[in-house]
Amino acid sequence: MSKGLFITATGTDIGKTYVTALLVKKLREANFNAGYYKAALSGADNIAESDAGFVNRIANIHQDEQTLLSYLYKNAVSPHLAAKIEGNPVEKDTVISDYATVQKNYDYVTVEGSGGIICPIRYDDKAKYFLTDIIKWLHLPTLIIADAGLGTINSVVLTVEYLKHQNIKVQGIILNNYTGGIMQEDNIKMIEDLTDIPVIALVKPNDKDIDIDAKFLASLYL
Ligand SMILES: Nc1ncnc2c1ncn2[C@@H]1O[C@H](COP(=O)(O)OP(=O)(O)OP(=O)(O)O)[C@@H](O)[C@H]1O
Ligand SMILES: C[C@H](N)[C@H](N)CCCCCC(=O)O
Ligand SMILES: [Mg+2]
Repeated sequence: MSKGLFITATGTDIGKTYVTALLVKKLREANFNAGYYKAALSGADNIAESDAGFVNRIANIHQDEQTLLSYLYKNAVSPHLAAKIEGNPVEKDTVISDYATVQKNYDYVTVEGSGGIICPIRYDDKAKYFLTDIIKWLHLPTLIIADAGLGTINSVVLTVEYLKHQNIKVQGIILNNYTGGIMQEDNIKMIEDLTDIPVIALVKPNDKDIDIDAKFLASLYL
């Protein structure tokens, strides 16, 4: 049976797509049949130039483009606002059935979120959906991507507390753009102490591989 893991972050542009590409690549190089899915993507003209196209290329998935995501909006704003501008708001049934299609073809599906954990996905008279609704519809545990630098203690603890409040499982934290030094080393310790969630990997600027055991990584998918 196919398993999944939802990649969220402390905000937009933190590196969800960059790190997801390395994670899926790691799984595939260890012969795990790993694929990708993103429900709502905003700020791209086409799939190839989007987050989904990037992960498909870097991780060598060769996944059918149409199955990588459900909604593509051109405007680089939150999906709820993009849908107000462009139409085509997110439908729950579409997300659930598109994810099931990816699950049919891949044993380990990495699902990328949009923005940070409180990203509105649809906000109109008919429905109000947030990222956390998607996580719950798909019954996924999460992995948090955060910046390694100054300010990350606050952002990570707030994100973890919100996820706990929503009864969503957090499997680990990955710090991105890690360059070392006393402050960034202390960030790791403080984040682990304050959240009780392990920092499972560090990604440096321009890293082409992620230092994590593929079997351990696969064990985080539920
Ligand atoms: N470790 C890294 N080394 C080099 N470039 C990076 C690294 N992490 C992120 N980037 C770059 O920073 C930018 C933002 O990263 P990314 O697109 O992965 O963010 P995101 O969290 O997926 O954003 P969104 O909320 O739009 O999905 C991209 O141009 C990406 O290539
Ligand atoms: C367009 C951008 N790159 C993201 N995909 C969407 C970010 C939405 C953030 C919403 C917010 O928290 O204010
Ligand atoms: Mg992204």
